[in-house]
Amino acid sequence: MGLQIDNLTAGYAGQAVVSNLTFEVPNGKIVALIGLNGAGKSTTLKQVIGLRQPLAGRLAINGQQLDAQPAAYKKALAYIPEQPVLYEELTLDEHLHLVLAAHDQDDEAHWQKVEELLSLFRLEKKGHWLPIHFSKGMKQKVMLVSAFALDTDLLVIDEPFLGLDVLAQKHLVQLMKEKAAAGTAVLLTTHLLQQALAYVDDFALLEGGHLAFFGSGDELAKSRGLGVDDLDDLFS
Ligand SMILES: Nc1ncnc2c1ncn2[C@@H]1O[C@H](COP(=O)(O)OP(=O)(O)OP(=O)(O)O)[C@@H](O)[C@H]1O
Repeated sequence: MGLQIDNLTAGYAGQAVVSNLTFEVPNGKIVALIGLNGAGKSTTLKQVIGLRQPLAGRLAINGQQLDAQPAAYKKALAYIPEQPVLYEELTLDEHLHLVLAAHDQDDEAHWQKVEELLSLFRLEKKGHWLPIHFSKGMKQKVMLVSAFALDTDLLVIDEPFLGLDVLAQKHLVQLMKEKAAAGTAVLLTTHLLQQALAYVDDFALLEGGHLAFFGSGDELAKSRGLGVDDLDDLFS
């Protein structure tokens, strides 16, 4: 099952930005939501994480409907925003404990996972630091650590590679693949189409607020008369 987006219409002040969006992110699959600036990718993600009320349509994670079971739905997902959000007055360790606790996962096994991820991103000695001491990339890594330490049915990532160094980008691709292999549904937005071919199962293309294409990178390239090595030319 995974994430089901069913006839979703969403926007601002009653005005639709995306209309009648229907697609699925099955368990164990990675789907990239793509489109030009302003196409409605972030708007769609804000709906998927339950931050805003849809104008119409339904969302469900493994059968749990957002409108019927909002608390259970939100606990079933982890979200990495485009701009890191940290509590200014909490140390890194306190922040991570809080995120785990919000998902009822603040236990030894999950803390061990946190420590592995901190070490992977070279943050293992920074547990007592406050956000003011972190660079932008380090803040983004904190977001990655907290989301990847959680066990959730769905992982949602807005522009995952922004601000990350090359090594961290490599680790992130590996982590996404591992999450999917463990059965998590992964939905992300990206502008880096060629790079996405290496880890994405399907692309959902938004054009003018509508789903213009859903399928593999090969199919997407073919549908636009491109070679698969020319996917970055999709919007040129
Ligand atoms: N808070 C808001 N209030 C009103 N309109 C908004 C708001 N946020 C986004 N929009 C509008 O909704 C449309 C879709 O924006 P959205 O941020 O979802 O696009 P996007 O595909 O994520 O773009 P980008 O690639 O630039 O991140 C745009 O026309 C934008 O101006």
